[in-house]
Amino acid sequence: MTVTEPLLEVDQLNVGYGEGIVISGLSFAIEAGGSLAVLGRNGAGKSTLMLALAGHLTPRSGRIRFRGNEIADLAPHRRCRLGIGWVPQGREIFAPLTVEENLQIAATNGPWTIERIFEMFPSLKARRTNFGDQLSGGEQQMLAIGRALVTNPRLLLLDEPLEGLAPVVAQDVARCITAITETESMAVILIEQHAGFALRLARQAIILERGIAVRNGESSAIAADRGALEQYVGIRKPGRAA
Ligand SMILES: Nc1ncnc2c1ncn2[C@@H]1O[C@H](COP(=O)(O)OP(=O)(O)OP(=O)(O)O)[C@@H](O)[C@H]1O
Repeated sequence: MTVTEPLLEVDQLNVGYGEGIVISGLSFAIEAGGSLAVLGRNGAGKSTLMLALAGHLTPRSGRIRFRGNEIADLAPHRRCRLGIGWVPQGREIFAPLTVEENLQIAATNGPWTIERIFEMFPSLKARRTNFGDQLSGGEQQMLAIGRALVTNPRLLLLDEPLEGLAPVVAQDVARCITAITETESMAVILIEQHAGFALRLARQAIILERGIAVRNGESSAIAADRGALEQYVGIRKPGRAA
């Protein structure tokens, strides 16, 4: 029997800032094409985990293996080249560049082309010559997602993609993220305050509480664990999609 290695394997990860530890002893794995929701209250350590996976924070200890490579000490651009696409919480669009230029500087050969991003987000196409700081919050989020997709990643990291969006725009972005995860073979890790959306989207889920995984398993089991959602995520019942 052939045992296939997971796409991403995180083992006993410890991450912090200065002297303080934020993520403690975190371990999980994702298969190619898998999906993971990371839930938890504000300050639980969700973004810190994403920063460590994307390469913007070096772990204090522990292993991060991606496609067979140990990447814990690898710079962000080298992780990107290996196939990790990152949609940061603040979107971090390049303001002096146009929509098209933001995509062009990230684009690599592969199924995700700039034209395909424009098909998925027609409003971006209409604004292809607008500068990054001339876009609405929703358009910036679409551009941040598009910019990560045109790197043709094997793993897409999405840090609160619906945050701060008007409900109708959030629905649009949520629909596109759902379509991407359903039709593509790329794996996704999603941080989202909209726990209902995250749990429906992802097959696996982790709940973080002060940097420790207090739940780690199938999303369906975690969605049914109302006690844990109330205690650690602060919701009485999973809401519908944003
Ligand atoms: N640059 C930093 N320097 C020092 N401490 C930080 C820094 N960024 C975050 N922290 C601390 O790390 C802890 C986890 O923060 P993090 O942003 O990872 O949480 P989160 O779960 O993503 O929360 P939120 O939903 O509010 O973004 C918090 O106590 C926060 O104050």
